[in-house]
Amino acid sequence: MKTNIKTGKDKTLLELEKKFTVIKEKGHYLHLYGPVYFPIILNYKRYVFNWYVWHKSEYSMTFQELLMELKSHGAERNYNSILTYGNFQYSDNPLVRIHSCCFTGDVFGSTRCDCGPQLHHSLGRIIDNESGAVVYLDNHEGRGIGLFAKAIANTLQEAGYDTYESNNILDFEDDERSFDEAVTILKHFRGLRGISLLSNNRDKLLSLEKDGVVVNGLIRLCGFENEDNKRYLYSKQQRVMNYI
Ligand SMILES: Nc1nc2c(ncn2[C@@H]2O[C@H](COP(=O)(O)OP(=O)(O)OP(=O)(O)O)[C@@H](O)[C@H]2O)c(=O)[nH]1
Repeated sequence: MKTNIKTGKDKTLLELEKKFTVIKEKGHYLHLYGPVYFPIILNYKRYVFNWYVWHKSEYSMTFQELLMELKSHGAERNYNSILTYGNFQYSDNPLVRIHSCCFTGDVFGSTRCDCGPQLHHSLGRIIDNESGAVVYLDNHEGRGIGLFAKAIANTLQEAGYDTYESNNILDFEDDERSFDEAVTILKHFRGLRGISLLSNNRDKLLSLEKDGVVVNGLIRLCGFENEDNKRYLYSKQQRVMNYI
């Protein structure tokens, strides 16, 4: 039997709708769906996470309205995710990695940056800690300049410019990212219960704290230097004031 998205009367849809939440924050709405059972393989072992995905919009939608929007424009949009592990909501000090999308490093294993190893190392740390989450921000690609501009920026780096100068030549700021959505999601799950952040970037911690996320500590993610990313990491240390 075909499900009826328009009326939402179908039993299957009503079941799915139980996983749907609308979060209002600062004049926009995050439409959150999950948990979705999410097994991964890390270092040859299998672990089970919970995956949630969200869609940001200026207006609030019902589940049925969202499904219709997905049907017409779903593949064109960016969606961000949170992968939670253990009792993320209530455990004492979960580890959190807020990871900006890096298609080249995370998916293809590019060694131009340290993003891929940071992501996999974070998953391992979270598993060892028995609780935590990776917030994966798909709309942060290339520190917020997008994949196409990042490809051009990479070419500029071949010509001798550093990662920030390359952004600036293309008329972007050094860093175009906003952490607002990560803040909303972390507050949704954790409220005022603290987390520890896996990052070398103290500015990230400050962005979270400024908007009310309680951060108990910053845990460095280093040791991923190689021949290809040496200059990229050096530029970050020089240019990001709060890089630790
Ligand atoms: N514009 C640009 N972005 C890059 C480049 N290499 C990696 N990125 C992006 O940089 C972002 C990661 O930011 P980083 O500055 O490496 O690290 P961070 O998130 O500020 O700090 P950490 O938490 O310590 O990783 C991802 O979105 C990557 O896609 C590059 O050469 N140019």
